[in-house]
Amino acid sequence: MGGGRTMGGEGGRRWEGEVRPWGRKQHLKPQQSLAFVFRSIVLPSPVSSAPPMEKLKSAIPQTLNLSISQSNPHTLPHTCSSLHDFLNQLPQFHQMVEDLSHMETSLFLKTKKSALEFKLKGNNCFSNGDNSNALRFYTQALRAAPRDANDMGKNLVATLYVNRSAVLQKMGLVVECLQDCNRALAISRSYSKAWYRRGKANISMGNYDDAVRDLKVSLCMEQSLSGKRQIEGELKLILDHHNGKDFPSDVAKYKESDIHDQPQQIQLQCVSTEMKGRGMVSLTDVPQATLLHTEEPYAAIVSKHCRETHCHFCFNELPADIVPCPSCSLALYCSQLCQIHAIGQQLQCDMKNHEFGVDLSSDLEKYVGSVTNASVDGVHVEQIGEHKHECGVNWPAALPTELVLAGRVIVKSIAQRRSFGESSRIVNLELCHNYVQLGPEAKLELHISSIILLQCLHHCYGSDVPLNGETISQCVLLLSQINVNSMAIVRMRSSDSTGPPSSARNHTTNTVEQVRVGQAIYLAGSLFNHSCQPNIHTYFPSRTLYIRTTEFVVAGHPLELSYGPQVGQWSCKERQLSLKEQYAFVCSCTSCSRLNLSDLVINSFRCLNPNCSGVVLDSSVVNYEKQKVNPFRCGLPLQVGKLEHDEVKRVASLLCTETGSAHQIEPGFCLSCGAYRDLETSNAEIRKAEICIGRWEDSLDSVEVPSNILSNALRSLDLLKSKLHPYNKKVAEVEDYLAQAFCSIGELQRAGHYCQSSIKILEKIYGDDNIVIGNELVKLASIQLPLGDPAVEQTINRINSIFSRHYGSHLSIMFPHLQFLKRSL
Ligand SMILES: C[S@@+](CC[C@H](N)C(=O)[O-])C[C@H]1O[C@@H](n2cnc3c(N)ncnc32)[C@H](O)[C@@H]1O
Repeated sequence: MGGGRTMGGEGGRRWEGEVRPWGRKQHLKPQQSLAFVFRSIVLPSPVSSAPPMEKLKSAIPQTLNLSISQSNPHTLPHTCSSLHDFLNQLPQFHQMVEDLSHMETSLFLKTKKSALEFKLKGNNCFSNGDNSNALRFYTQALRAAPRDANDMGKNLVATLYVNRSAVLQKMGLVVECLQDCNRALAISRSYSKAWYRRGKANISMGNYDDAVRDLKVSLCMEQSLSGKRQIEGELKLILDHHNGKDFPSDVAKYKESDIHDQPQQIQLQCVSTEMKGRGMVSLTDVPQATLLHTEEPYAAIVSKHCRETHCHFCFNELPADIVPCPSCSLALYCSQLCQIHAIGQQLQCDMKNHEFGVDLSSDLEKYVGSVTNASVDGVHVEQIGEHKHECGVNWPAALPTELVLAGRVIVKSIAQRRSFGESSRIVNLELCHNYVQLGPEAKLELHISSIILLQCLHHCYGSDVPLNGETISQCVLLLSQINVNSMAIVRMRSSDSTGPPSSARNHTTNTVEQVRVGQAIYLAGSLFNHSCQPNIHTYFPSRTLYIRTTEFVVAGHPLELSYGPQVGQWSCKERQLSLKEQYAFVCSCTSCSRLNLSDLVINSFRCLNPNCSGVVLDSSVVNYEKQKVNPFRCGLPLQVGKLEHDEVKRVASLLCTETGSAHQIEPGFCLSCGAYRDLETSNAEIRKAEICIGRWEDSLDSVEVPSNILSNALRSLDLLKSKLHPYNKKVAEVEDYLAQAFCSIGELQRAGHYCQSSIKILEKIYGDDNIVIGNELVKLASIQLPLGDPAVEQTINRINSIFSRHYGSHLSIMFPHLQFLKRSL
C-alpha cells in the first residue's frame, strides 16, 4: 500500500491502504492535471492580476503547439527553447514571472505593522481571558514579525514569544510555555520577563532547581523595583522546595532516536524485469513484518491543505507553540529543530544577542549559556535548508505542489553538483518517467510549468540555473519523473482518540482516516514496482520512509507495494484504468494477469438458480477476466491465498476444474451452473435501489435519520441482495452505511450486526489480514465497547495483530488509538 506517487487526488499511489470512513463513498477521482491546478491558482491581491495560464496557452502559435505535442525526450531541448523564446516576447508572461518571483510583490513578507496589529489583538484577547484567540493572534503576530524589528526597546519576536508563553501557561501547556521562553531567550538573553516566565513554567513542572536559577537571573536583569519585588516574592516561596528535575527540551520533538526499530540486514537488489522495468528483490527469504528499508526523502513538501495544520518539515501536526519561519510568513514548524532543518542554522545564529550588561555569578552565567544555546547548538542538525530559496516570494504558495517540489529537487541537485564539481546538468535523478505517454495538453503544461519554475529559480540563483532549451527540458523530464515516482506522505487519523461515548444514544463510531500531509521523492523507494496485491507496506512516522513486509517473501521474489489500487478495493478493470490514467502503465502484476477469486466476485451478480452460489459477470468484467491466465487450469496456486473458503471456491467452480467444462466466461451466464440472468433487467432494478440508498445516504449527515428512509434502505438492501452476488462489494457498503445509521439512533445491537456482515464480505474480497479489515474492525470495536460485548477482546486482538504486521514496532506511534482500545478492555 504505497504512500502514493504523483500529482492528484485520492486513488493514486498516495494512500497507504484503503480506508472507508463511515458514510462517505469512495469514488475514483480523475487525475488532477496541472491545467486544473493552474486554473485554480488564486493569488490574493495584488498578485491576482497575473494572467491565467489559459491565456498564455491560447497565445501559443499552432505550429509550436504541434511540435510540442509531438515532442519526445530527444526533441525536448528544441521545443523548450522555442517556447521559451516565444513566451519571452509576451509582456503578460513577464508580468506573471515578476508577480511570482519578486520580493516587492510578495504576500509573504514580514511587516512590523501587521505584527503589531496582531499583537494588539492578542493583548486584548489575553486581558479578556480569551486564551485561544490570544494564542491565535500571537502566533499570527510571530508569523508577521520581522526578526530584527524592535518594539519599545525590545526585540519584537522575543516579546511575542514571551506574550505567547503567558497564554500557554494559562492554558496549562507548560512545556510549550517553557519552549517559548527558551525561544525568546535565544534572541534576547537579558530578557527578564522571559526568565521569570520560564521560572514559573519550571515551578509547574516541578523543576525547582531550574526555577530558582531562572528567577535569580530574572531578578538580576529586572530594572523596575516593583518587578524585582514580585520576583523576590516568588523566589522566597519556592526556595524551600528544592527538587531538581530536568525539563523536556524543545529540541526533543523530532528525534530519530525516538524510533527504535532499525532495518534488519536484508540485502535488497535492484533487478531488471521484462514487463515492469527495474524492480526490487531480496537476496534472502524475508519473514513477515520485517523492516526492510528506511530512507530520508531527496526532497519533500507539505500538502497545500495541510500548510496551516502540519509542520512544513516533519509533517507532524502543529502544536500550540508553532514556530514560524524567521524570514517569511508562509512556513510553519513544530519545533525550532525542524525550522533549522528547513532553513539552516545561519539565520538562528544571526539572532544571537551576546551582550548581557549585568555581572552574574559564574554558576548562573554557565546556566544562562546552557539555556540560550541549547536549542541551536546542542544538537547536530543536518542542514537541509530546503525552504531557504522559497522565503518571501509568492511562487512557492501559488504554484502547484509538485512544481515547488521540483524546485526543491533542482536546488538540492545544484548544491550537490557544486560539491562534486559538475556543471553540465541542473538535475539528473535517473528515475523513470512517463513523458512519451503524455497527451498534447499535458506536454504543453509541463513545458510552460518548467519555464515558469526555472524563471523563478533563476531569479534567486542567477547563472546557477541557466535558462535554455537544455535546462528547461531537464525540468520537463523531472516533472514527469515526479509524476510517476513521488510518494504521498500520509498519516492515520482516528476520528475519536479520546475515549468511548458516554451513552449509546447518538453514538458515533470510531473511524480511521488517512490524511495526505506531504509529497516526497525517495530515490531508492522509487525502485519498488506496483502490485495490486502488494507484499510490502510503506508508512511515514515523520518524513522518513519505512518499508515493511506484510507476508513471508522468498528470496528473489519481487518486493512490490501498491501505488493505490488494490485487489478488493476495485475490480481489475477499475485498477487498470486508474493506473493507466495516473502512471501511464498497463499493470502486469499477478492479480491483473491471472484469474483470482476477488476480481470475480467483487462486482458480480447472483446466479438465478437458488441452489447455486456461482457468479454471473457483466460484459465489462468478462472482457478483462478473459484475458487472464487461469491458474486453476494451469495447476498454479490460488493468487488470493486467503480466499480459500470453500464457498468462495464454489462460486468459481468451473474455473477450478482442471478438465475444463462446456461453460465459458460469458456475460450473463453463471460460471458454475451456466444458468442465464438477464443483466439489463437486473441492472434497472439495482439502479432503483441505489437511488433510494443514495437519498438515505444524503440524510445520514442530518441529526435524525427519518424512520421511513431507514426502512426503505433496508428494503433496498434486500433487493440488492436478491440480484447481486453475496460477496459483491456494494452489499458490504450498504451494510456499512446501515451500521452507521443504527449507531446514530442508538441501536447498537443492529449496528453491530450490519458492521459484522459488512466485514465478512470484505474479508472475502480483501483477505482476512488486509489493513482495510483492521480499519473496519476499529469501527466494530467502537460499537462493541459501549455494548459491553465480550467479543470486543477478540476484535481488539485482531486489530493489534493486523496493524502489528503492517507497522511493527511503530504501531503505537502510527496508531495511538489502539492503546486506548486496549486500556478500555
Ligand atoms: C516508481 S517506478 C518503479 C521503478 C521502475 N520500474 C523503474 O524502472 O525505474 C514506476 C514505473 O514502473 C513501472 N511499473 C511499476 N509497476 C508496474 C506493474 N505492476 N506493471 C507494469 N509496469 C509497472 C511503470 O513503468 C511505472 O511507471
